[in-house]
Amino acid sequence: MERPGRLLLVSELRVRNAAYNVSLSRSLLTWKRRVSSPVYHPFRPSVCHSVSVSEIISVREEDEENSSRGRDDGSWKKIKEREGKNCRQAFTVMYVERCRQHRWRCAEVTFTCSDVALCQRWVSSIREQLVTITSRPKHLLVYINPYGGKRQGKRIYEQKVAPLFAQAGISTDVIVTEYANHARDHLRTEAELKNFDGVVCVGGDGMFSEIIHGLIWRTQIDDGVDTNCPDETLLPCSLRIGIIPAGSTDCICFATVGTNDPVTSALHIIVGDSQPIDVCSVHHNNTFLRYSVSLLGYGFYGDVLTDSERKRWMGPARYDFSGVKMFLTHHYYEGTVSYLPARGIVGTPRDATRCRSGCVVCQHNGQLYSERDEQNEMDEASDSENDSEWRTVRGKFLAINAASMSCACPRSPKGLSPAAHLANGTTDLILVRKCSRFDFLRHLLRHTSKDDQFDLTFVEVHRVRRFRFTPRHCQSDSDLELDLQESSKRQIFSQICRDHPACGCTPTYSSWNCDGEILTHTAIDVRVHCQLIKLFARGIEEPAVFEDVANPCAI
Ligand SMILES: CCCCCCCCCCCCC/C=C/[C@@H](O)[C@H](COP(=O)(O)O)NC(=O)CCCCCCCCCCCCCCC
Ligand SMILES: Nc1ncnc2c1ncn2[C@@H]1O[C@H](COP(=O)(O)OP(=O)(O)O)[C@@H](O)[C@H]1O
Ligand SMILES: [Ca+2]
Repeated sequence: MERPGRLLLVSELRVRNAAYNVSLSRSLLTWKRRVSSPVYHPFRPSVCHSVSVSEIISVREEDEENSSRGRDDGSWKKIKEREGKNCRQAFTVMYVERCRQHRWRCAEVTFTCSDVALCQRWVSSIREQLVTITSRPKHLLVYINPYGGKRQGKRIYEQKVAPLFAQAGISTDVIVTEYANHARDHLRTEAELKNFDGVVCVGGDGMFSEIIHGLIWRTQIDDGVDTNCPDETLLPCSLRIGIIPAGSTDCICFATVGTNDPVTSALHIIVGDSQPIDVCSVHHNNTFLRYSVSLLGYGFYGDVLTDSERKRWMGPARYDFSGVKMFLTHHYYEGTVSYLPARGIVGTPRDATRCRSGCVVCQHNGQLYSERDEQNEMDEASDSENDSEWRTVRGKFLAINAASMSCACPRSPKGLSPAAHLANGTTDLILVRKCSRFDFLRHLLRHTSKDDQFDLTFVEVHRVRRFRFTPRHCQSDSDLELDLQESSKRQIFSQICRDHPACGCTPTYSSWNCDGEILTHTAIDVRVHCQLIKLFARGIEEPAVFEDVANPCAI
């Protein structure tokens, strides 16, 4: 908590019929109960509260009718009766309150003043402070996917989010999508982006993916960047994106906020938070395929997604069903992974430290990469990503996963790569080699416990800037000594095998799961673009530690 700084306003006001010393500085609103007796009372409720101005949602003057209704009803009427003709006024401050497990709620406190002028002075002083926070959005473009998750997107937005935006004075243009890629295409061609301070996505990871594809495309096209060239430096998007979780996994929301809760996300948007995020570009033979911010998974997660798409009617439970089914099929895939290890950065995928709000690792590495990008543009010969640094791994894999963020979600609260960073310019490449079903189950189970899922002989993890994958059948014949007969037989049977877990053979190809969308190509070239987009989030907050020194009430 910040220190209060110079006080702008100090008054004695009443809250629920008790006297409080209330003060406002540029950073804090504090109300401290006036204690008539100096005797310590262990059972009296907390006597000092303070709220950071940056977390005040709004302030409103109460009319007589309002204040005699809400939470203070009895006290207001009593005051009126007691004071007779002496006219009193009240104002209500709405602010962010932290609850368990990173949830935020909107709390209210009503202050009663001795006269109208004082009340108005308080309201205008608080409003003046709120106006100085330039990072808050005023006008937002909202896209709702009505078919994501449990098909509750529209209801969630209308009931939980829209009223909060209205209270915070945010105006919105709302589009309920009518078909897949509606939001992406609207952003690419129609949306008047200059009219908005941000874009809000109501849906799951797939819907978020549509939004970033629209926004990134638009930003590059406006500047003439060739997105088919994997070596191009992409331009960061200026508009921030807010995610209201209403999908099936909602891993991007969970990994950036710490919870999947629409009200919490709406409050992060209202207070104008900003969290940069790395984006991977995925290419095939110099053709752009897709962007990814969370998981790029081949093998297990690709197969789970492919299988689950046919079971959308099951809702979010489709992933568990297909997860068990694909665990039982136990397919492995042959291929070659080459990667460019991240150099000169802070942190490894096996660290005990986690990416949290205000992460210094992300700040350090972000700075490093923006300097390197500038340097590379000036002097091509200084390209740090030269061929000699590439490393190659060949083998049979149950899963190849690239986690650009932790991929934490309710199924796995620590995620696929617990030490991954949101904005460090790298992705964690996890290779799970062919092993027994029992060992794979041990690996999977460790995603849900404190045990290290990488501490197994058949698992390796590398923090990388770039990687490529080539499935076995795509490699040159001499390289492979390909058994053609076996290969074609496998291709014919691959779909049959996928659908019949009891069948012992393994298909040749899996598919890539790219943030919940299936990729059309298996051979891919992936590059991380450091901090290409920004979210209305602040990263997961560390749980507050009670400290008297930091508490202005104790000063
Ligand atoms: C035995 C328990 C094992 C639990 C292992 C859980 C690991 C979960 C890691 C999930 C990472 C998710 C990364 C995010 C992906 C999303 O972008 C993407 C799209 O999200 P959207 O639908 O909101 O648009 N979601 C997904 O691809 C879903 C992945 C879900 C994987 C679930 C896997 C369940 C595995 C169950 C194995 C059970 C074995 C039991 C044997 C008796
Ligand atoms: N109106 C719509 N009708 C059908 N599909 C849509 C619509 N709007 C978006 N989509 C698509 O729905 C898919 C899943 O959306 P998402 O919000 O991620 O839900 P879920 O988490 O359940 O997968 C995405 O691929 C998205 O492109
Ligand atoms: Ca990252």
